[in-house]
Amino acid sequence: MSTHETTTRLLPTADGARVRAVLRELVRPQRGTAVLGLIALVGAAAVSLLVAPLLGQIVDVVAQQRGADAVTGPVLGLVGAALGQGVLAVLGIALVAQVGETMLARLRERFVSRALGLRLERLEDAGAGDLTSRITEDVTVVAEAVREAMPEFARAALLVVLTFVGLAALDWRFLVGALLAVPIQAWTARWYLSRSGPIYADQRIAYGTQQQQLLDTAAGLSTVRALRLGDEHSGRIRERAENVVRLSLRVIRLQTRFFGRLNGAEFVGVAGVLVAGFWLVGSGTATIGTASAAALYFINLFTPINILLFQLDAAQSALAGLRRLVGVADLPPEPVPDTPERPDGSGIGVRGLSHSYVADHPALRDIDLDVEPGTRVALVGASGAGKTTLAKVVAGLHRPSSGRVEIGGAGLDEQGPEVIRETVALVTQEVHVFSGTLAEDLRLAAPDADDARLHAALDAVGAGEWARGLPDGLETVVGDGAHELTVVQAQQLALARLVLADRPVVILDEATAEAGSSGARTLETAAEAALDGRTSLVVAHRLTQAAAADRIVVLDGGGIVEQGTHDELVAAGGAYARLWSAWSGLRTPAPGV
Ligand SMILES: Nc1ncnc2c1ncn2[C@@H]1O[C@H](COP(=O)(O)OP(=O)(O)OP(=O)(O)O)[C@@H](O)[C@H]1O
Repeated sequence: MSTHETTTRLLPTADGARVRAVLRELVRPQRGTAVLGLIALVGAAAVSLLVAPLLGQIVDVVAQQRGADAVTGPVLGLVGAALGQGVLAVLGIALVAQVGETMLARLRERFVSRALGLRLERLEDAGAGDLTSRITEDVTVVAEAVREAMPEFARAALLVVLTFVGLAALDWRFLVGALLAVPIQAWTARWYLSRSGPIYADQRIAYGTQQQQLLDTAAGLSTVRALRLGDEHSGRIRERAENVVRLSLRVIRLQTRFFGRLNGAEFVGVAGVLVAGFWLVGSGTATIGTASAAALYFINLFTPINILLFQLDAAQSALAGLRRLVGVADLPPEPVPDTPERPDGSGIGVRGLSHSYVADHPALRDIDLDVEPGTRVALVGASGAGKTTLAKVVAGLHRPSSGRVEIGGAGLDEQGPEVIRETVALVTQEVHVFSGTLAEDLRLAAPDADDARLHAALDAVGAGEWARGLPDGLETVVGDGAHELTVVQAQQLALARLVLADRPVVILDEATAEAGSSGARTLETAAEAALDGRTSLVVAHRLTQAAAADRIVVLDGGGIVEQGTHDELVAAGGAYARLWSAWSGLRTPAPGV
């Protein structure tokens, strides 16, 4: 895949001007703290500048062979300067970091809220890897810059500026000597920045595509194995990893050359200050102590200048990350109707609906379907027939390529996402146990529910017994790295959330097939309870689910080929009857169906 194709699929990246505007906007509410922090840092830098002249005074005392008492004053001054600088620097760094952290938190909130509002198509287009690398790597790089680089950068910049002022105060000729280094440093910085920016941007993109490839291959592992695509996928992973390594090596080579040039600049500056000192002391214009102070000033500049220039590096990398975060945070929100229509009842109507993920390969074609309020329709069909797609389009997750979906007589577009969420609940095949306590997991669906309601929901889906048996009951921490739930328990939890959410319309596409036959029966009973009294569209992964529905719709190749009750369809002897007889022949007879 060419770089061009890769970038056009990725989520957007903001330009530098937009990033600056967003930063200004984020810093505005904390202007007071930022100014205080800056004042403390200026104070710290100013106090630290006292050290070199005080040392110069000590040199003069020694050179002029004055008594030991003459050293007391400068030494006390040095102690005071060290303490004052320490206190002010800590205060300044803490305040600047606080401003940075708050800005980052706001940006992250904006990013997450936009990312959650992204339409599924947009996310699938970009690939989950792009989004995850932004929320993991980019956020980390920016957070490190905010925590470390930004306060250090501010401190070093102030120290450099004030040291130049101090040099000029000693004698302007020291400043001239020191300034000889500046053109080399400025040129080095320009040279470096013009090269490092694009490399860092490429590096971030390379991380994103590498992550995407790993996710793709891991998610489709069984298909990769079945179709013997292992070599091709290993090749793709290798290609992406090599790209990441190649870019990392380019960064290291660039940094080595960068620091080599900076060392050259330091050499020129030190030579300039020493020559000026030699000349001024020789002509009697300055004392040895003053010349020593000037040389110390300049040598003390090495560290802040290196920090400054090296942090440019972190700043570049953070800027590349920020551009990708702001790019997502700036995505226009999904259009919401000004006055959302509210559904009148819970009937589902699907009119002339077609949907294609890829042009000219319709996943659904010309579907017309009605689900009467309070009834259950089961979708049946072979793998790839379009069941999940229809379920997601009806739930408002995909916008159909053409046609219309209505709930309670109002179109989904006219209702907008808020109203749809109030009416429709969806359980997909990707059941997720959110990390946290069992109670928190359940309250995602009903934040105000008390413990009694949570227990009632768990009881309704047959999960009450195991939930009460958990070490800390509802307060047991579940999910990754904590108390792991079985597949069946995780799905019961999803169904309990459905009961708590208490929406009039339910779309159910849970994977009972993965639960084994006894697990599947438990889940079917649980689903029965969760769907009771609601209008529902159920993707029937097992035909027993279909048999229990009020009506069955058989899909094939994205179109409806048959519909009716179980008995009608079995009697008709068509596609459903064939599926049913194959299914009944395979399964162990279960009581009741
Ligand atoms: N995100 C996607 N991008 C591209 N094509 C897709 C996507 N999701 C599904 N498809 C294709 O759309 C068609 C319908 O898929 P869908 O998942 O809706 O079928 P299904 O009947 O639910 O299958 P299953 O029972 O295996 O889940 C298939 O050809 C599938 O390959």
